[in-house]
Amino acid sequence: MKIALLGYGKMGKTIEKLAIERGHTIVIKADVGTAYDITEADVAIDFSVPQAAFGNISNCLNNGVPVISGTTGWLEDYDSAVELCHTKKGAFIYASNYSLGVNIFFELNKTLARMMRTLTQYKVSMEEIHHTQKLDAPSGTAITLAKGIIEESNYKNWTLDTPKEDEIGIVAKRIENVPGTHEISYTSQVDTIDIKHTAHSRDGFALGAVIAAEWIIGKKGVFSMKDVLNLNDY
Ligand SMILES: NC(=O)C1=CN([C@@H]2O[C@H](COP(=O)(O)OP(=O)(O)OC[C@H]3O[C@@H](n4cnc5c(N)ncnc54)[C@H](OP(=O)(O)O)[C@@H]3O)[C@@H](O)[C@H]2O)C=CC1
Ligand SMILES: O=C(O)C1=N[C@H](C(=O)O)C[C@H](O)C1
Repeated sequence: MKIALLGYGKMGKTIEKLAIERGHTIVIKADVGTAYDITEADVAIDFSVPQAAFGNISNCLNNGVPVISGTTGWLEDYDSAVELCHTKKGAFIYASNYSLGVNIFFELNKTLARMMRTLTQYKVSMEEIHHTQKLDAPSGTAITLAKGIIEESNYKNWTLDTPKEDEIGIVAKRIENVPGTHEISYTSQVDTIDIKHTAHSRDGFALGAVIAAEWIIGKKGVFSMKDVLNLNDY
């Protein structure tokens, strides 16, 4: 498979290593200002920056190239990307987190939220920790986790400020070299229930993105990592 890497930073380079190990060829490595012809690729993998993601995705869809995006912080344009994908009969996946572990954690989070729904003595909170170069806060993963809780509970929103009664408070910490840690806590007066995912490196994110790129070839539509990993039955 010929892969275009749109964004050749920390993730782009990790994906390159794993993609080559799996027998693929990298035909485009694009950073800001790189000129390239996207039609040289069978599939594109975008891990760039929030202001570039929608342009990169649109370019792929307009040229019939399936696209996997892991860039976070651009979701105000997500619905437009979905519409463009349908109009162009293309193929597109966005996931805030491509690792198998986090996608299992997303399901665990929703199951726990469902169990806690009527237990109003518990208040939920979330903490995410990432490296100091991260541009967005809270992380895309934290936003997906918060949306999962909102789907299954009476919480209405998330906030980085002091939370109101119906809000999930998220604390975003930035610490040197942390690949990504997410913890959800339900605290009552007598105890606390914590669930936590800790990434030990970027390899899990990168492997998930390459698996998604392999999976999407020959498909048409907008998909998620639940489709790729076959987690729809949980
Ligand atoms: N979904 C997931 O599983 C994961 C998502 N992420 C997300 O992926 C994104 C990238 O993360 P990371 O690799 O750590 O970040 P980096 O800052 O290391 O890399 C981003 C790269 O994008 C490049 N870039 C800037 N503008 C463009 C453009 N117009 N087209 C193509 N590339 C461009 C930058 O180039 P330059 O330096 O020249 O500006 C840089 O090399 C972030 O949004 C992050 O949150 C990260 C890990 C996992
Ligand atoms: O920027 C990162 O590094 C990461 N970003 C993603 C996010 O915003 O959730 C995924 C992962 O946590 C690493």
